Amino acid sequence: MIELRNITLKYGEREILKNVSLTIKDNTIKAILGPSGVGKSTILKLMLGLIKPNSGQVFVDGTDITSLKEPELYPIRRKMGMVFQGNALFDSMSISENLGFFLRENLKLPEAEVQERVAEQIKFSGLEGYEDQLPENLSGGMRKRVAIGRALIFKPHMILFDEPTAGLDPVSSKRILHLIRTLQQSSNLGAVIVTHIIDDVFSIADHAAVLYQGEIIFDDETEKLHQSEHPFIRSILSDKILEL
Ligand SMILES: Nc1ncnc2c1ncn2[C@@H]1O[C@H](COP(=O)(O)OP(=O)(O)OP(=O)(O)O)[C@@H](O)[C@H]1O
Repeated sequence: MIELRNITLKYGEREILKNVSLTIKDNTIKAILGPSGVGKSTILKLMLGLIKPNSGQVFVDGTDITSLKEPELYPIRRKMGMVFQGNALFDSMSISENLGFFLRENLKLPEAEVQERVAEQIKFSGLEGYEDQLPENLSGGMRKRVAIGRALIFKPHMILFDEPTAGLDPVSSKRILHLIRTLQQSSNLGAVIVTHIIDDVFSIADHAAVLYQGEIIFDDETEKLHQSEHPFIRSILSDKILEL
């Protein structure tokens, strides 16, 4: 479980998050919805301990990570798989090498186990036949599936997605959302999805939080968004546009 408790975060003088509290339970998919630049990626960075809040605390499975030093954060980060918006694949490595990289470099697992875990992810992500290709030879949707496979390879409890369908065509988007749902159900994973695409929230998230002008203005079951009377939520439900 991840909990943000009364988080305030500033970049310079600009207050990005104002007293934000959020909980992400295991075994559920929670979307964090908000317009571009509102601070969604910042929330993911806080969860990973990549940045520290000005005030408030972040708990991961009950441990307050805000006061932890960098080496103490490594085991915490390993509980969470991160899928970056741009995938962050290594361009000069094959798909198999990308998948196995952190197992070899960080965990120093025996080669046989690396190969076994890579093969498992290749199969799960539907990438059979592409093991030796470079990322540039794959479609956007396939690259996203490699990034998901790489995040899963540590067998995390929770997986964090930054705009998982941004830039993908509708068919690839649907496939990625289906993959996220399948892995959450088959592995009992918790998932956090930050997005500005409201249709994705309704198609996949059990719970949703809406971030607007630095504050959480909604945090409940996704379907309850329809009952919200907040003007911003009413406008995104009618226009489906999150730019302001
Ligand atoms: N290191 C930084 N220093 C200063 N400002 C930053 C920094 N990182 C992000 N910002 C600013 O903070 C705001 C929130 O950024 P963040 O990336 O969290 O937004 P976002 O909701 O994920 O938006 P997007 O979907 O466009 O990435 C933005 O205005 C951004 O320009």
